[in-house]
Amino acid sequence: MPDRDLTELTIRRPDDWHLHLRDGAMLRAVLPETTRHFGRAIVMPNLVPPVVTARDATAYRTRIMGAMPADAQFTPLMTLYLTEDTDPDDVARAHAEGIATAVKLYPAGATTNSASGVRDFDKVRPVLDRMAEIGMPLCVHGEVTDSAVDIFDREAVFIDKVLKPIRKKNPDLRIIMEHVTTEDAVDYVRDTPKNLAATITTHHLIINRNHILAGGIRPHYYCLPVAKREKHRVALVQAAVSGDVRFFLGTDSAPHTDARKLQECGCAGVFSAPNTMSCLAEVFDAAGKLPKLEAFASLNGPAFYRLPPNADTITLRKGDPVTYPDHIATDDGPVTVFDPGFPLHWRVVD
Ligand SMILES: NC(=O)N[C@@H](CC(=O)O)C(=O)O
Ligand SMILES: [Zn+2]
Ligand SMILES: [Zn+2]
Repeated sequence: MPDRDLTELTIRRPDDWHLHLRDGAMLRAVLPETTRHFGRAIVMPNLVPPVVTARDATAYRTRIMGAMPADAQFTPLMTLYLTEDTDPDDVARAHAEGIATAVKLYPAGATTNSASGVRDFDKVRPVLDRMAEIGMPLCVHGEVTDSAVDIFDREAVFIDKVLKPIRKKNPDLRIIMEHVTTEDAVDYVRDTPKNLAATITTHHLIINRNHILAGGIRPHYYCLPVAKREKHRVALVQAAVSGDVRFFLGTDSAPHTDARKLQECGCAGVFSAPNTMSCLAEVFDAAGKLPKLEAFASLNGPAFYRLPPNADTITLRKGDPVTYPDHIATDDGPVTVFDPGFPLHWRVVD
């Protein structure tokens, strides 16, 4: 029987295996929201221009360290943005020297700032081969970009048309399918015993497509991959709370100013860094699976990335509803915080 009376939970400090920190004023504003609870994060490289080379990653890491709150004990894990011109030697050097932890594959045009992504997957074959050789993981935005494919089907089609062929040609390549949103992806990852894992976001455990579209359009819930129907959300929750080592947290916290979200063509991204741990505890508690939160948020990710879990812990306590700001201020304008749509009773205590 799950322990429904649990009101306190101590877990290893969590990590975020998929995070957008941006740059400049936005970086300074959002970084403390992640360093407050998280030990490490895989930092996405989709800046403009993107973080492509070892040299770019070193410079970006320096800017992140320069924005770090004074008391933070946080390690950014850098990624390189895979382009058709990426040099395998540069990638291998970045990995060997600890500059980059993973490489990120964006199909060209799939999401925010992905114009420099890959069109012809054969062109990046030498990079992928080298990564398999050295054991460097590939993070994948798993959606096809073909305008003829319905946006709600783009993840499932990606699995068949792109991911399976890549895995067939290169079974030794270690791949993380980022921000999975479908039962299809959950099943595929679950049925694959080796070299494949998936991250799941906080918001995809909570919203389905009705939250975006029913009773009015809610731009702050619009992200990519777009949230799917309820049965898919349920499959994601089951995967997350299962303890299966192949599923772990990647918040995909992706801040955009309200001005950029609330326009005629609003951009994709949900900003969940400030309240993610409270949201997750609520989801795991509702499922009667609180003890599995540690595997999802703190253990499975490091295991796949072949890193030790964080040495210290955080404690969550259940009580009166938590208050959190509905937006944070940045020098570029306000950024709205993810609204789970229900009260949060779990808070991280010191
Ligand atoms: N998830 C999103 O909706 N947006 C991300 C890009 C991404 O992770 O695909 C962003 O950079 O804003
Ligand atoms: Zn993505
Ligand atoms: Zn992302």
